[in-house]
Amino acid sequence: MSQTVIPRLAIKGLTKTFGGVRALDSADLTLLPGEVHGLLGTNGSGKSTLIKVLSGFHAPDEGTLEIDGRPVALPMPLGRSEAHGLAFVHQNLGLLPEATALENLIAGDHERLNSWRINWRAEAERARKLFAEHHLKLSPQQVVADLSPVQRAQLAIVRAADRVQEHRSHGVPGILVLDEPTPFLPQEDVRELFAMIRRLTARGVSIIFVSHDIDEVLEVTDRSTVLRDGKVIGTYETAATNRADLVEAIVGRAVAADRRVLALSPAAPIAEVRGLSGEILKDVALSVQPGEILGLTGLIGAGHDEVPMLIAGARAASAGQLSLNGRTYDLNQMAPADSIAAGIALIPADRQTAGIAPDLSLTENAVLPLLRGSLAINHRRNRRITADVMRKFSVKASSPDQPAAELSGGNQQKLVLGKWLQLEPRLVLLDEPTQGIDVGARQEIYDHLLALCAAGGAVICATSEFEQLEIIAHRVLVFDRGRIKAELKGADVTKAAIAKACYEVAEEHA
Ligand SMILES: Nc1ncnc2c1ncn2[C@@H]1O[C@H](COP(=O)(O)OP(=O)(O)OP(=O)(O)O)[C@@H](O)[C@H]1O
Repeated sequence: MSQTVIPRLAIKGLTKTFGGVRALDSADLTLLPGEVHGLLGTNGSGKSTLIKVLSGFHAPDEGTLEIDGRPVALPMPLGRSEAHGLAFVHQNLGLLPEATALENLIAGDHERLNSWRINWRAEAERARKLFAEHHLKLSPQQVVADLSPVQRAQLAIVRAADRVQEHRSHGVPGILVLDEPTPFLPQEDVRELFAMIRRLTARGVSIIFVSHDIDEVLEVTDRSTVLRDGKVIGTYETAATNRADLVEAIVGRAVAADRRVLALSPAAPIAEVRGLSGEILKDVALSVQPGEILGLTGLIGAGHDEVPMLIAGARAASAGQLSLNGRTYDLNQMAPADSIAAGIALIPADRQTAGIAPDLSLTENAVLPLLRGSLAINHRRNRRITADVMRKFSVKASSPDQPAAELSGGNQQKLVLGKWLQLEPRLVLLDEPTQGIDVGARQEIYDHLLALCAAGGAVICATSEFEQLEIIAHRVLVFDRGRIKAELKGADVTKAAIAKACYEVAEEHA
């Protein structure tokens, strides 16, 4: 790095405490012009806190910020960050699903909304040019709910980039903060998104990229800063580092990503599903035996992610039967309470709306599945249960009374897993279980699943993360348009083979 380069953004000595928790501890970060800078760290290491200081959501206790060599006063007043050329794309993208791409572009754009009248025709023309400039194949009139997931992510990024275009800030390109923009996106779509990111950086835009996906970080970033317990462990040039070194910096120890499946001898199934149909699924049959981890995967819209919801009765199937422990259940009648009573646990993908009760404390969340109609509160028992869940699942929080909403995203996910797995279910249904979970904690989750299988339980895991399946799955079913199109077993369960099966089935329809 040349000594004369003025960083786009320089954070020095940033400290932020919440009660007794030091979320950021004298953290420094320097973002260079036109670079993609990874922001990495375990769950609860302080990434979101740093970003929220930049957006003005949190006031730091200490620390300074410079943008283009000029000091910027902290706390950043809410809504001011845009004027400093900063724009944010959060994981939920912040788009209005029922509105058009054009309406989304304009919503929240104070410069436009403050003019006395919106000239929709001119705005549509401007949007068309903007989309073309960013290679985004989209009409301004398309409704967001009808867009593919990658188009939505691209629209959110283009909107953010547009807000901080050169002419709007100080005549310099903007700074984009992308907070885990790629979960659930299949590889091909991630590539498309990365191409967009590279076109932006070629124009001088600087990007902070928050991610738990080390392969993606190695592919798209120029440098990365690793946080642990709020402290900066180091800043690494991507070209001079590798996966193992980054993982070690993040977790503090080496983490192997080797296949870890348990030996399995032939046995009768523990659960059998027949004739399962849902919104996408059509007449699917599958079974899983005790001790087995069965992976379900496919591209977006393939239907694999419907399976856990339908088996657990979280959504009604249009048809289908489940046989479990010698009993048969009609899946179009199955209610969540029936499936819990049958020894099934569902860990849904959408933890914010389906996994945790955000306003309840960690303790209340942990004991919820154990209530079973009893209203008597046994505080001592509840404290013990919560302490167990927190210890076994490494849930990091300042106290068991902390509202679940205040936990970091990954810690919320660990809480959801802990609260259900403590019931020692016979069949665990998972949908994207490691979303937002750091590389170290992933291994701990695998340990829990393997222990459950060793005790005779079984796991059905729907995910678009092929690597996770390579590590833990005995068998993988690849879905396409609601049907099972391929099955991979044993040594054939590799990341490459799963990707090949997914894209081959998709190409058959192209
Ligand atoms: N509003 C809050 N009140 C209390 N504690 C908080 C609050 N926000 C964050 N924390 C705590 O600060 C620490 C850092 O959390 P932060 O959300 O920054 O982590 P993160 O690195 O983004 O994690 P993840 O990868 O899980 O999203 C955690 O211990 C978290 O519980």
